[in-house]
Formats: sequence, C-alpha cells, structure tokens
Amino acid sequence: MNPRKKVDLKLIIVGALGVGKTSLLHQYVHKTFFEEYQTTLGASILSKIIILDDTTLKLQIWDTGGQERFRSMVSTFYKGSDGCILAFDVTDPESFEALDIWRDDVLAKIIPMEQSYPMVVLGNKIDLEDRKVSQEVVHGWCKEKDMPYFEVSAKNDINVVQAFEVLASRALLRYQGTAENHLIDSIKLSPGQPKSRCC
Ligand SMILES: Nc1nc2c(ncn2[C@@H]2O[C@H](COP(=O)(O)OP(=O)(O)OP(=O)(O)O)[C@@H](O)[C@H]2O)c(=O)[nH]1
Ligand SMILES: [Mg+2]
Repeated sequence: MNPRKKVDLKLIIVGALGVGKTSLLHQYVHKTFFEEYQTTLGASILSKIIILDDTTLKLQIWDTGGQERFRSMVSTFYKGSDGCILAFDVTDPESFEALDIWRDDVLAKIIPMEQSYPMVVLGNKIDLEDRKVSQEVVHGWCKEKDMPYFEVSAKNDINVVQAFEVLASRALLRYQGTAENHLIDSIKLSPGQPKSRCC
C-alpha cells in the first residue's frame, strides 16, 4: 500500500475588526456559529486535517485579531505562513478598502518575500440584507491582484469549505514547488563524479 504523503501547512486569516474571521474559522473547523461577538485578543490557532489528492494536510490556521493595537504583534505571525485569507464584510466598505493595506503588510512580512504567495479574498456576511460593497468592484480588485474571490457566510455556511480548500490546495502546490526546488539545489550542490581531466 502506498502510504499517503503528509504535509503541515500554516495558514493565516487577516482583516479588519469584526468582519467575521473567527466565525469563518469556527464554521470551517467545528461547523459552529455564534451570534455574540467576542473580539480576538492577539491571535489563536485552530487545526484541521484534510485529505487533498493523495496528501494528508494538517492545516494550522492562525486567527488574528483585527484591532489596531495588535497590528504589529500579529504581523510577526505572518512569517513562515504558506497562505493567507484576506477577509472583509460586504456590509462594511471600510473593511474592503482596508484590504490593500492588509495585503501589503502580509506580503512585506512573509519570508521569503514573493509574489506567488497564495492569497484568497473572502467577502463575508452575504446573508445580511444591507450589503454595501458591490461584487463587481471586488472582482475588479481581485483580478488586478490575481487572487480568487469567494462570497461567503460564516453564519449560513455558504462557500466556507470551498474557500479554505482552494487556499489549501494553492498552498500545497507552492509547497511542492519549493520542495522540488530544494531537491534540485541539493542535487546541484552535491559533489558529482570527478571530471575526467585532459592532460
Ligand atoms: N450575519 C452574519 N454575522 C456574522 C457572520 N460572520 C460573523 N458574524 C458576526 O459578526 C461578529 C464578529 O464576528 P467575529 O468572527 O468575532 O469577527 P472577527 O473578524 O474575528 O473580529 P476580531 O477578532 O475582533 O477582529 C459576531 O457577532 C458574529 O456573530 C456572517 O456570516 N453573517
Ligand atoms: Mg476574531
């Protein structure tokens, strides 16, 4: 029997205060939703094991608080992450406008810094009547930045699994690419056959 490959991935979720980051994570990991709001102080971690293709993925997902006072502290957690969810609330235009800053901040802190770092955008709370951010505007921005966009509801469990799993599969592809590059580098660096010298 071919034992499944196992890969650990670190994912992060960022975005403004109260957009529903913790709720999305709880919906994805525990299939639960709470109406009452409890802001995240700093950061917390949830884990979930999923199987993608022939690989067992252990996702370690870092939930970060959107409060300004935690900003520099939570940004230290971006380091070493394999992918990121940028979340906003479709009823709160400011939370969408802030995504540019969240994105730049994450890209500046990840190591190594690179453009192919996987990111997906989630517009949350689509179950509410009073949406204020149009789909077209978000699609335009995401297309420009080359990031997939999902309209989601943590409350009604709409598109949540799909969004997390698209990010996980992109993070896995990047991980496999990096692992392959390391292998090629180590083959290049390992001493080869001594070259035959001519007189
Ligand atoms: N109607 C609706 N409410 C939601 C949804 N997702 C989250 N909420 C509510 O929005 C409030 C904030 O949700 P949280 O998940 O705590 O938001 P957060 O982004 O983690 O907030 P911080 O940790 O403070 O940055 C809570 O009262 C949730 O019940 C959703 O999809 N629909
Ligand atoms: Mg939270």
